[in-house]
Amino acid sequence: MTQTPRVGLIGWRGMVGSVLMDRMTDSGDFDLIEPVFFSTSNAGGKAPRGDAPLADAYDLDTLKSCDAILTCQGGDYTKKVFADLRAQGWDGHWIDAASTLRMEKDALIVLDPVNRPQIDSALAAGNRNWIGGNCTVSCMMMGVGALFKAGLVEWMTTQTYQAASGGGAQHMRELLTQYGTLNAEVRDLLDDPKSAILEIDRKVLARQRAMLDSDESAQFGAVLGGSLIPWIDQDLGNGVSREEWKGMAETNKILGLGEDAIGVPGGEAIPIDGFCVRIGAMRCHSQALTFKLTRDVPLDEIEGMIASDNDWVKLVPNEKQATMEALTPVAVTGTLTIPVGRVRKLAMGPEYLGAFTVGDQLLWGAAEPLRRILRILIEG
Ligand SMILES: NC(=O)C1=CN([C@@H]2O[C@H](COP(=O)(O)OP(=O)(O)OC[C@H]3O[C@@H](n4cnc5c(N)ncnc54)[C@H](OP(=O)(O)O)[C@@H]3O)[C@@H](O)[C@H]2O)C=CC1
Ligand SMILES: N[C@@H](CC(=O)OP(=O)(O)O)C(=O)O
Repeated sequence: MTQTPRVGLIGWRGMVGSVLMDRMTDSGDFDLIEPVFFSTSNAGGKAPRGDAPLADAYDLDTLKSCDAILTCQGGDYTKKVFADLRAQGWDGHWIDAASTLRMEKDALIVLDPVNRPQIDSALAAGNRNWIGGNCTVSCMMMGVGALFKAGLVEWMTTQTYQAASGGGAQHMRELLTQYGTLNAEVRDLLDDPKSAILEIDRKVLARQRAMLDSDESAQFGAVLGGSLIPWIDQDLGNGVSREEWKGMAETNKILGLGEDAIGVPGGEAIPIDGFCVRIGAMRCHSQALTFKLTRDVPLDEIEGMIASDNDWVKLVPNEKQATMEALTPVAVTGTLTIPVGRVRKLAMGPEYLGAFTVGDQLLWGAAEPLRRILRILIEG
């Protein structure tokens, strides 16, 4: 790219975009670019930095004047402008948080601590489309990518515990509102230490059921406060949710395995499957992982590989106190740390390994891989 590339930023005031803006500011990225701020709703309004007014995010001419476009605006926006921009000959770098283009053959899923070699090959081959991965997949790969890189994974199954933020800002609000409503319903009984717990339980359940099919559960379409939802994203019609499908599809694409690999033909895809579940956490996705290893490797070697894989992964000793302190959404939220704990061989045999990991789905799950690919494109 040019010395000080012109970078169009779309979606900067949304939830993912706001986290991205903070990270770009903290990392000094704005010193390296000429930012152009766009809006889908307020063209001409005040931009968050500089004097230039907000540009119209649907104005293809202004978009085309950018060396790179970084969007966190969502898939509908991508569908509206990306194809037209390319059709008009724009060959700048398109960096996108949305899933729309992820599985396209001419797009790379970016997670450079895991797939920097694939990024470098794609860059050399003239790739221009860089897409952030699914949050659950990216956080998982930041934690246990070492095992995949070492060819140690025969298959993996995931059981996820995904935060409300994965649905968006309104979902986070709805979760908290539901919790508040439930608390208010039984506050008097809670204040009385002699009240019967089953009476509290009965009132909570009645209030939860009253929330169903009301505005109080409009975002999730089910009650999440004091409950869980074992389905995330679309129903693919074959018993699999789209979130579950992404686990295998995206992990293998990130690794350059399987038929969707970019450039060099990929090796055989690694089977990955499991269940994705929405729980009442705010913005950290957690996952219990089970691996069938390709061979029996001593536990201390596995722990060493995980711990030394990248600057953000942190091995948590498989002990109660350390787990409760470091392996929870409360501990991880707002940080780039990816703790991996509960690492142990399972009762099924020495090739079966269990682990648990947590990641902030707005940081490594969304904003950070995008910020880092922009930096790679700028600095080479
Ligand atoms: N939420 C997540 O966990 C993840 C999301 N993504 C992707 O990122 C996309 C954006 O997600 P997310 O950031 O959650 O979406 P948001 O709904 O928070 O923001 C999207 C856009 O909505 C517009 N908007 C309208 N009202 C408001 C408001 N009150 N405050 C802020 N923005 C407002 C803004 O556009 P404008 O300024 O132009 O009006 C904003 O850029 C998703 O569609 C998805 O494709 C990817 C990974 C994870
Ligand atoms: N589907 C994720 C959030 C998300 O936006 O995922 P994707 O970027 O793959 O669409 C969740 O609900 O937790």
